[in-house]
Amino acid sequence: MTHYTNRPVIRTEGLTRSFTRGKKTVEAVRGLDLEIQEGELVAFLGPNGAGKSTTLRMLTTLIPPTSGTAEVAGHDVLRSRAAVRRSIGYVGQGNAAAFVQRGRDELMSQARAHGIPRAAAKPRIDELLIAFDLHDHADRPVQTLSGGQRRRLDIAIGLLNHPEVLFLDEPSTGLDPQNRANLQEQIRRLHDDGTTIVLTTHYLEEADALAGRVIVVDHGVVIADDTASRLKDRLGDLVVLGFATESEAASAAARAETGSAGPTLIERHGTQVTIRTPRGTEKAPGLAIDLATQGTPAIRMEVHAPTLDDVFLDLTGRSLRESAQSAESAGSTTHTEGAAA
Ligand SMILES: Nc1ncnc2c1ncn2[C@@H]1O[C@H](COP(=O)(O)OP(=O)(O)OP(=O)(O)O)[C@@H](O)[C@H]1O
Repeated sequence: MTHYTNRPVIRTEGLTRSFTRGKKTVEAVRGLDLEIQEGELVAFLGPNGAGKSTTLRMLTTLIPPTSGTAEVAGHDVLRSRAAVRRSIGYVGQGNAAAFVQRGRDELMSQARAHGIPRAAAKPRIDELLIAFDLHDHADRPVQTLSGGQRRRLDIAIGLLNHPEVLFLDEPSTGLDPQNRANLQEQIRRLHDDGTTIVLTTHYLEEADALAGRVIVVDHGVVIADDTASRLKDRLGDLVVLGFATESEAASAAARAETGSAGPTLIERHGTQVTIRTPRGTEKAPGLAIDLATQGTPAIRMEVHAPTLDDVFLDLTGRSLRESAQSAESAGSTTHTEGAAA
C-alpha cells in the first residue's frame, strides 16, 4: 500500500562525498539529485561500494557532504543537524544495541539520549516491545537474544522518537529466511502506518517485495529509479525456443530480427534461440504459431519473467546476486555512530 503525498521529506541536489585514502581519492557519491515524498518506501540497491551507506550516512548527518545539499524533513543536514536528528530514526549495519544491558534498559538509555523524559519513554517502550514482538524477551541481556530479535530491537530503538523518516541500512543482512520474512512484515506495517522508509539492501527479493520505488546506484550515481515492476517490464521477458535443427534455429532467429515481436535481444546457441522482448508472455503463443506457419516450428518454448537481478545485470553488466553473496560471506560492518548520539 502506498500512502505518499506530494510533500518531499528528502531532497538532495548535487550531493557528493569523497574520501581520501592515502594518495587516492574515492568518489563514493557523485552528484546525487533526489526527491523522496512523505510516505514512500524506497530501496537503494547497488553492489558493494556503490555509495549506498555513504548516502544514508550523509542524510542522517553522520558525515558531512563534500559538496551539494540535502534536506531531510525540511531541515538542512549541515546547518540543522540537531533538527534532522530529531526527525529521523537510523538503524545502521550490524547491531547497535549494547550487549550487556537488558533490552528494556537499552531502550530506556537510548530514549534518554534522545532527551525523552523517563515518564514519557516508558509507555513508548512498552508499545514498541509489543509491536516488535519483544515483550517476552525484554528482560534478557541483549547478547542472549537471537539475531532476528536483536535486529528488531535495533529498529525499535530507531523508532523511539516517532521519526518522520526511518533509515535502515541493510536491515536483514545475516538473518535467516524466516527472521527476514518476519522483519519485512514489521517494515511493511510501519510503512502502512505512514512512516517514510529508506532502506538499503543486497536482497533483490526484499526490494521487490517491499519497496514502492527502487533506486539503483553504481559508482556513486543513480543508474535507475522507478518501481520494480516498471524496471522489469521495460527489460522484457525472456522467451527461450528450442528447434529440431541448428538451421531451423538460425532461420527462426533471422526472422525474429525483422519480425513484429519487437525484441531487444536475440541470441542463438546451437538449436536454442533466446529472445528478450517486452510482454513476451503475451507474445509467445503468436510467435509459436508464426514459427510453425513458416516451417520452423519450435519444439520447446519457455518464458521467463525478468527479475530485478536481470535488470541490474542489463544496466551494469554485473549481477547483484554475486554482490549479495559476497556481503553475506564478509558479514556486516558495524558502524558505531548513532543518530541518537
Ligand atoms: N570512511 C571511509 N574512508 C574511506 N573510504 C570510504 C569510507 N567509507 C566509504 N568509503 C568508500 O566509499 C565507497 C562507497 O562505500 P559505501 O559504504 O557507501 O558503499 P555501499 O554501497 O554502502 O557498499 P556496501 O554494499 O558494501 O555496504 C567505497 O569505495 C568505500 O570503500
